[in-house]
Amino acid sequence: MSANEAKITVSGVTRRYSIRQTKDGGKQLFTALSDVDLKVVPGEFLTIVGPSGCGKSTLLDLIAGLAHPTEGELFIDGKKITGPALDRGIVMQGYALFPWRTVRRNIEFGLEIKKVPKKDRKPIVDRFLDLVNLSDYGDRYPYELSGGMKQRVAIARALAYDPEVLLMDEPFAAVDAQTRETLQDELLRIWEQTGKTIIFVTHSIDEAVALADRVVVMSPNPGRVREIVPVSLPRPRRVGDVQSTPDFGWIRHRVWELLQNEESAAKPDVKPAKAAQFELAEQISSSAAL
Ligand SMILES: Nc1ncnc2c1ncn2[C@@H]1O[C@H](COP(=O)(O)OP(=O)(O)OP(=O)(O)O)[C@@H](O)[C@H]1O
Repeated sequence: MSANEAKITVSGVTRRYSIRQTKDGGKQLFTALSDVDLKVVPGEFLTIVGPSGCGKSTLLDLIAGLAHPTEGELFIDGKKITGPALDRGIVMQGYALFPWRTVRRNIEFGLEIKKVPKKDRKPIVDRFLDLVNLSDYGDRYPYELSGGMKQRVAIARALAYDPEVLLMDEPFAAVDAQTRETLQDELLRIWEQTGKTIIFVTHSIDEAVALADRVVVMSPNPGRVREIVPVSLPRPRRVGDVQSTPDFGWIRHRVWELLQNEESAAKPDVKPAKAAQFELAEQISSSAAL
């Protein structure tokens, strides 16, 4: 696949940060991402997992154009990414809604930036309120909503101005397990209806496998792509249904195994403890909110 056929292309990307040394106050270069190559197909649902600090958010920031690579290049539709633009919508953990705007006005925000005439905004906002099942909440303020509702407003806001790519950084990490599954199903439904390309960072292996066409497994020190695991589970999917299938179990185990090996290889002296921690975190994430 050439850079033109791919929706997003990450080519030989390295990202270094200059960090302060606490002892002498001098600066040192820290490599957060090293030589990452990745192609994302149009309309693909790609999830990214990896241990804390392996560069998942850094990669998403680079694709968003919020940061720039030290080496290498990134492309959207074959065009070099030089900064943020309305072709990429971003949904972060913690909602980042405007507290002084109602739900309706939050969703309208991107349309204002895009200079969509006022009379044309209402039907678009209505449609996305409906899509995230919040039609009765348009006039509420964010503080009057639950965490799950706020997250749905954030998704509606990102979708309303019709970006081709949705970049999601642990968007459901702060909600309870039941709401999380509802939001996962809603996201799958919206994705099936809209055909967006989604790149979704998560700490949960279950979530990564249940949602994705492919799971990118990253490894740390320095952050790089360890392996990409295809998820050949049927579509349309519902998270609760798919998670009880044997195929889901096999794929989940493969991703878990890759992450476990990575943890072990990175820190051989703490191998059993780290592996156990990862397993425990997974068990907790399966049964409760992270
Ligand atoms: N602005 C910065 N300056 C210096 N180092 C940074 C900066 N941003 C990130 N890093 C470092 O780069 C590495 C990757 O960070 P990043 O946030 O991308 O990891 P992550 O995989 O998303 O982690 P987590 O799963 O904990 O959110 C970390 O070691 C982090 O400390």
